[in-house]
Amino acid sequence: MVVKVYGPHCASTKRVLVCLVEKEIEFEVVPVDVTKGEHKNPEYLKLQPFGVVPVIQDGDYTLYESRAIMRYYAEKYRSEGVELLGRTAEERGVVEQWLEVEAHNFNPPAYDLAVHVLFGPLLGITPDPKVAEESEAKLVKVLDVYEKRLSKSKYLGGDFFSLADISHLPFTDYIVNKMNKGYLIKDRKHVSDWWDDISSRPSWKKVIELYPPPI
Ligand SMILES: N[C@@H](CCC(=O)N[C@@H](CS(=O)(=O)O)C(=O)NCC(=O)O)C(=O)O
Repeated sequence: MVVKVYGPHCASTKRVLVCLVEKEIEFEVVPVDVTKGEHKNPEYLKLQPFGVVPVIQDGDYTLYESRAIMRYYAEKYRSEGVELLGRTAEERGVVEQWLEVEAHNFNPPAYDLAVHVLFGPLLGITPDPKVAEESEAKLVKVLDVYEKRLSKSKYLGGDFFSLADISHLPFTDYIVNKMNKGYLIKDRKHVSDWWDDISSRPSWKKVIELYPPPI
């Protein structure tokens, strides 16, 4: 059974798609046009009651929350494709730590910045420059911590590429390539080297080429 991934053009969905490509798992996509509110229609809400993308259907197994979906496939297909969870419990712990850091420290300001600089109007949200400014200030503090971590470790989880790195790809791409705020990444040497490394992976290049963002 080929897994169906809903909402491929959106940022959070790209975490899932990159994970599937790295694990060499076959998938098909189901477009969901968030600019037309397709993620809020009754049929979609039956799959994802919070009305956001992504959600996956793998036979009669349905799952939402991009990071949970990544963990599921990284675990289920551990012996296939690239190892994305670390090789020991200790390595797994550090990968999980940086997945949580991404979800709770990086993503909230990065998402708010994207909404108030880039795609808010597509979602019916009026951009607020003050929120954008506050979000950028929060990101500066977060990225200073990343700079210290990446001065000691090639990747966030350790000396290996992992889910923790994948999780950062979509919104860091927005920061660097869509919001004209690349200085947030490029002005930090180790963060910049890390970004250059992970964004040059064939899996990311394939996903961003096949499913460009709606803006
Ligand atoms: N925690 C969720 C967040 C999903 C999410 O916010 N998706 C956005 C798209 S994107 O910002 O990730 O590109 C969405 O559906 N937004 C539509 C809306 O908020 O109405 C996950 O990681 O899956």
